[in-house]
Amino acid sequence: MDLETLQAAKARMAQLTKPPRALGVLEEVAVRLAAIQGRVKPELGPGAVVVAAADHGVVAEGVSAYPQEVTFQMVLNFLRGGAAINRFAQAADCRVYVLDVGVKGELPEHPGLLRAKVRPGTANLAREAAMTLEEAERALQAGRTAARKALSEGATLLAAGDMGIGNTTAAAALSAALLDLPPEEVVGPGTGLDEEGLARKRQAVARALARLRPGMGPLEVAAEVGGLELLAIAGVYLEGAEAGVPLVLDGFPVSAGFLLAYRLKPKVLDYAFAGHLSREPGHRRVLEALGLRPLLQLDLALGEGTGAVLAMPLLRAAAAILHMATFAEAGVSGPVS
Ligand SMILES: O=C(O)c1ccc[n+]([C@@H]2O[C@H](COP(=O)([O-])O)[C@@H](O)[C@H]2O)c1
Ligand SMILES: Cc1cc2nc[nH]c2cc1C
Repeated sequence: MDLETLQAAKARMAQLTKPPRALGVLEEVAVRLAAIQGRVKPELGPGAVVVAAADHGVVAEGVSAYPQEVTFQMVLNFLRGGAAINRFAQAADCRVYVLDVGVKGELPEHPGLLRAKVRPGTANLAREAAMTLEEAERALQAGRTAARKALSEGATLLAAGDMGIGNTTAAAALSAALLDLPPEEVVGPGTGLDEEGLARKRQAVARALARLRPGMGPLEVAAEVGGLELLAIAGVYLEGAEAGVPLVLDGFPVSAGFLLAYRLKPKVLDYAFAGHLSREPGHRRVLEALGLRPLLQLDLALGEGTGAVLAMPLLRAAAAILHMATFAEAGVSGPVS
C-alpha cells in the first residue's frame, strides 16, 4: 500500500471525464488498486483462485444437508472442469488451483491438483480439538505454497475458494470465536439445513466455543474449531498480501479464513476486496467486522470461490477507470460553476 500513490490516484480521479463520484464504489476500488500496485494507472491481468478442500468430522453431528463424500466427488468435478468455479473462472480470465489439505479418501494424481493433505478430515469440533496446532500450521503453510505457485505462474489478483461438506459449521465456530459472537448470529443453513439441523449446528458450535480459553492466540483457536481448508485459505491470503497483489474474498468460509489471516497479520486487509455477500447470514457479520463492502450481492451460497471470481472483471473495470481521459486531455467542459 503506497499512500502517495493513493493521493495521486484520487487527484487523477477528480480530473477524469465524468461527474464526481459518478462511478460510485468502483472509484474507491480503483484508487485502492492504484495504492496496492504503487501506480496511478493500475493494470490487472490474469487472476487465480486457490480452491482449498477438506473434510470435517463435525458432519457426524448432522450439521449438513449433504453427505461427506460430496467433498471428494466435487474435487474430482473441479479437476474435470465441470463445477461452477471452473466455468466462472474461464469467463473471468482466472486460473483454478485445487488444493487438497484434508479430503477424506485418496485422490488421483492430476496436474491440476496440489496434494498437501495434512490429515483426512478434521476431528469432530463439537467433541474435541479439530486438529493439533502443528497440523494447523501445516495447513496454513500449504495455502501459502499454493498461492506462491499461482503467483509465480502469472496471477495478478488472487482469490481463495473452499470445498468442504460441514465447513459452514467450522466457519461459524471460527468467526464466532474471533469476533466474540454467539452461535445464533453466525450459524445458518449452509447447503440447505432444516430447522432441526440448525439447532444441532448451533449446539455443535456452542460446544466448540465452550472449550476455548482466554488468552488463546488466533492459530490455537483455529486448531480447536477447525477447518483445514480455512487455515489454508488464511495462508493463501497471507502470502498474497506479502506479494502485494489484490486479494478477492468469496463467501462465508473463505471470509472466515481471511478473518483468521487478518488476526494473524492485520496488514492483509489493505489488499482485500469483498467479492460478494453470501446468503449465509454469518458472512455479513464477518464483512462488517472487517469493514469491507461486498461488490456483488447475488444471493449466492455456493463457495468454491465463485463470488470472488465473478467480481474479478469488476476489479479490472475499476482499474481501467484510471486510464480514462481527463477533462483537459479530452477537451470536455467541466461543471458550470
Ligand atoms: O460461500 C458461502 O457463503 C457458502 C455458503 C453455504 C455453503 N457453502 C458451501 O457448501 C459447503 C458447506 O456447507 P455445509 O452445509 O455442508 O456446511 C462447502 O463446500 C461450501 O463451499 C458455501
Ligand atoms: C453439490 C455441491 C457443490 C458444492 N460446491 C461447494 N460446496 C458444495 C456443496 C454441494 C452439496
